[in-house]
Amino acid sequence: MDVTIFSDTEQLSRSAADYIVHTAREAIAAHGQFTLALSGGSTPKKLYGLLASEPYRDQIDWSKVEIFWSDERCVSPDDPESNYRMANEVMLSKLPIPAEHIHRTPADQSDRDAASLAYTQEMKRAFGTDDVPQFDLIQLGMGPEGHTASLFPHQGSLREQQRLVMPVSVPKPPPDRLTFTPRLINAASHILFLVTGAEKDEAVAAVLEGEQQPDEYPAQIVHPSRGEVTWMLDKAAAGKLRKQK
Ligand SMILES: O=C1O[C@H](COP(=O)(O)O)[C@@H](O)[C@H](O)[C@H]1O
Repeated sequence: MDVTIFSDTEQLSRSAADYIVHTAREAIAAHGQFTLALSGGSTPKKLYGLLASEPYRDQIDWSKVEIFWSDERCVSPDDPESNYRMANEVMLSKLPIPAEHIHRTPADQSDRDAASLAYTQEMKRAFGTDDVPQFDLIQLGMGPEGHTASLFPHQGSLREQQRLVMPVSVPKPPPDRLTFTPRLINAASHILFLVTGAEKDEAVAAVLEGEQQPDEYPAQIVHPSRGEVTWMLDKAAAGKLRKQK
């Protein structure tokens, strides 16, 4: 696991953009596509803006990129709470990605089980596999209580063994969401956590330096079997780490 602390969100976001460019180029050279799952929340907004601007935008062959979301709120895609909406406004609408490569989570469907299954099938089609898709990169955030994607403390989703995407009801509004499960996240080749803000400093210290309690701190459940995990923190989020790397 690699952990880097940055002075501010600007520096963190630039480093994250470099990391994504590098991972994308490597994936496209190796197997002709780059499969990327985005997070929601506010932390990646700066990063998404950078990826849509020079010098980053011209460093990736966007025609080969397939975009998914690691979690989505069950709202319409034009709702201010929609993870898709933020990424689309700030980044996707400005990049030459074929529309059929932008796999919006169908979280606005009323049957959430059917929506989770449909998203899983769409993913398998895009990856050309009937097995667990192995994302080139899943970018994640973390909440102040240690949740990641929409995997929240003490919820059954943490113990899900079969499904790859599932509906959840969580204690943070909006409550109804669809989320990647640990099974899908842990199949990825690369995981990139972006975490900023002093309100997350205790969770960061507990996840990275505390004992293993993934039921308490779901971000600890992220251990890809064949992949690598990178954490990018700002100074405030890293404030309670014993080791200031
Ligand atoms: O609810 C969510 O929260 C986390 C963290 O969001 P942030 O605003 O603190 O960056 C996010 O990673 C997740 O995708 C989102 O749905």
